[in-house]
Amino acid sequence: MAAFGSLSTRLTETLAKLRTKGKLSASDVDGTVREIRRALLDADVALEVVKSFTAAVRERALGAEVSEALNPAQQVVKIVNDELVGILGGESRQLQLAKQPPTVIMLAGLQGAGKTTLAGKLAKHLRGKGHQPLLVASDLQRPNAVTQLQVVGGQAGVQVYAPEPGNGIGDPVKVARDGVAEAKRRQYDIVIVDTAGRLGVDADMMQQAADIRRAVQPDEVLFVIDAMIGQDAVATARAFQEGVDFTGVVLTKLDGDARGGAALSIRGLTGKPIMFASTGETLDDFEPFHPDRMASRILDLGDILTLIEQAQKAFDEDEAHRLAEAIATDGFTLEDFLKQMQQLRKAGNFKQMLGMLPGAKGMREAIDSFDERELVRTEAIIQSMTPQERKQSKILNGSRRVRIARGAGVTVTDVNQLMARFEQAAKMMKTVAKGGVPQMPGMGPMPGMRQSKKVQKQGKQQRRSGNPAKRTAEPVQPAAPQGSAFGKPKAEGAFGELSETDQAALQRMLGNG
Ligand SMILES: Nc1nc2c(ncn2[C@@H]2O[C@H](COP(=O)(O)OP(=O)(O)OP(=O)(O)O)[C@@H](O)[C@H]2O)c(=O)[nH]1
Repeated sequence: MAAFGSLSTRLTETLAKLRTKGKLSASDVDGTVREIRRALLDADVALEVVKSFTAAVRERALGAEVSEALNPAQQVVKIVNDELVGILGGESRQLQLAKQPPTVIMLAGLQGAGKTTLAGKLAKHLRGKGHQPLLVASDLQRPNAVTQLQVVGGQAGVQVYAPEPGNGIGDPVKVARDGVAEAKRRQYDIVIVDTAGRLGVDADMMQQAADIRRAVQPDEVLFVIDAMIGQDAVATARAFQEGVDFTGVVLTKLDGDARGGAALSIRGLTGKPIMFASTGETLDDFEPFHPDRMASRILDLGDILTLIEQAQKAFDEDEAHRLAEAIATDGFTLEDFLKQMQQLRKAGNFKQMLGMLPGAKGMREAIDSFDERELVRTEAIIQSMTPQERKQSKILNGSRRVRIARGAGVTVTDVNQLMARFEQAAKMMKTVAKGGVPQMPGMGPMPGMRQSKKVQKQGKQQRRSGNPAKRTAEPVQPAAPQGSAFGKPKAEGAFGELSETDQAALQRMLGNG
C-alpha cells in the first residue's frame, strides 16, 4: 500500500539504526523519539496526536521494559508498534446491526471523498456476508451522483432506490425516508444512504446531513474521509462531528501517495473508530480496518492476516482441501503449483498483496518491477510439459528442459528458475502444513516472482557445478530484503515469525484448520 510510504520508510529506517546497538542510552532513545516526531509531523499527523504519541514512546523506551529486555532495539519496535495500534484505535470495531432490521447506515463527507464508490464497496462487502443491502441515492446535489450510484449498485449486484422523476426530486430527506420505508416493505436488512458532499464544509450541507440523520435515525453514521487530505483533516473532522456527528470513520484513497496524517490523527481527534479502509477504484479495493494490522504495515512487519483473507476469498474450498492433502503427503506437483498461481491471480491485485508481506518495503524494487506477464510465462512453461512431467518433476532432465523451453518460447534458464521456485514453494508449503514457520520475509517462492540479478548469478554458479537433476534439489535462497527494520531473510524474535493466530489462519487457508 502506497499510503504511509515515506512515513513508513522513515520509521523503519529510524528503528533499524537501533539494531546495531546492544544497550540503549537515554540519548539513543531521545534521538530516536526526535526522529519519530519529525517523521510524524512531516506526514501531516496532527500536532496534539504527535505530542502524546512521542511522550508515550519516550516514557516506555526509557523504562524497565527496554533496559531489561534481551533485545532492547526490538523492544522499542514493539513499543512503537503498540502505540501506533493505540492511536489507530486499538481494537477493530464491527458494524452495529439493528436489533430490528433494517440496519440503516448513512454516509457523510466532503465531495469527492469517495462516498458513492464506498457505498458500492460496502454493499458488495455486506452482500458477501449474506446480507441484502439496499442503496439509497440521497445525493441530489451533483447532477451525476444518482446515475453513479446506480452504476456501482449494478457492479455490486444490489438494488438502488432513487427518486422517480417528479416524485420527491430535489428533496434528499424525503428520498432517504422513503428509501428506508421501501427497505422495510421489501425486507432488505441493510440500507446504505449516500448523501451529498460539497467541496468545502458549509452550513447548508451540514444542515441537510443533520436533517437526513434525524429523519432516518441511522444505526451508523460513517464519516468518509480522503486520506490525502493532510492537515485539513483536523478541521473537516471536527466540523462533521459538530454538524452531523458520526459513529465511525472510513478512510479512502489509502492506495494513493497519501502521507497518512489523516489516518493517524482522526481517532485521536474525534474518539471515533476507523472502521473501513478503501484502497483503490474498484469495488474489491476495500477492507475492514484493523489497527494492529495497519500498524504492522506501517512498520513493515507485514500483514499476513489480510493477505490470507484476500487469498481465501479467491480460494475454492474443495480445491484447498485437495491441495492440503497433496502438500502433506509430498504429492505437491507442478499441476498444483499452476492451479495455485491461477488462484492467486484471481485474488486480485497481486502487487498489493505482495506488499503485505513482512519486509515488503525492503523488497519494494522487486515488487514494483514485478511483471504480471511473468505469471503468463510460468503458465506457458508448465503447459508445455507432458502430464507425466507435471506429476513427477524429478524426471525433468536437461533434454526435456530444452524441449519445454522451446515449446513455451522461453530460455532453458527460465525453465530452470521456475523449477527452483517450484521446489522452494513445495518445501515451504510442507513446512506450513506441518505447523512450522515458513520463511516469509525472504519469500522467494511466490509463483511468477523473478529472482534478483544477484541470486540469478548464484544460481548460475551452482548450475555450472551440478548435474541437471541435482540442480533443483537445492533451490537457491532468495536475496535478503535490504533496508527494512528486519533486514534478514529469516527475522528473529516476536515480529519475524508468524504468530500462532497467523499460523492458524494460514493452516485454514490450506484447508488444515
Ligand atoms: N485511488 C482511489 N480512488 C478512489 C477511491 N475511492 C474513490 N475514489 C475515486 O475518487 C473519486 C470520487 O469518488 P466518489 O465516490 O464519486 O466521491 P463522492 O464522495 O461520492 O463525491 P460526491 O458524490 O460528489 O460527494 C472517483 O473518481 C473515485 O473513483 C480509493 O479508495 N482510491
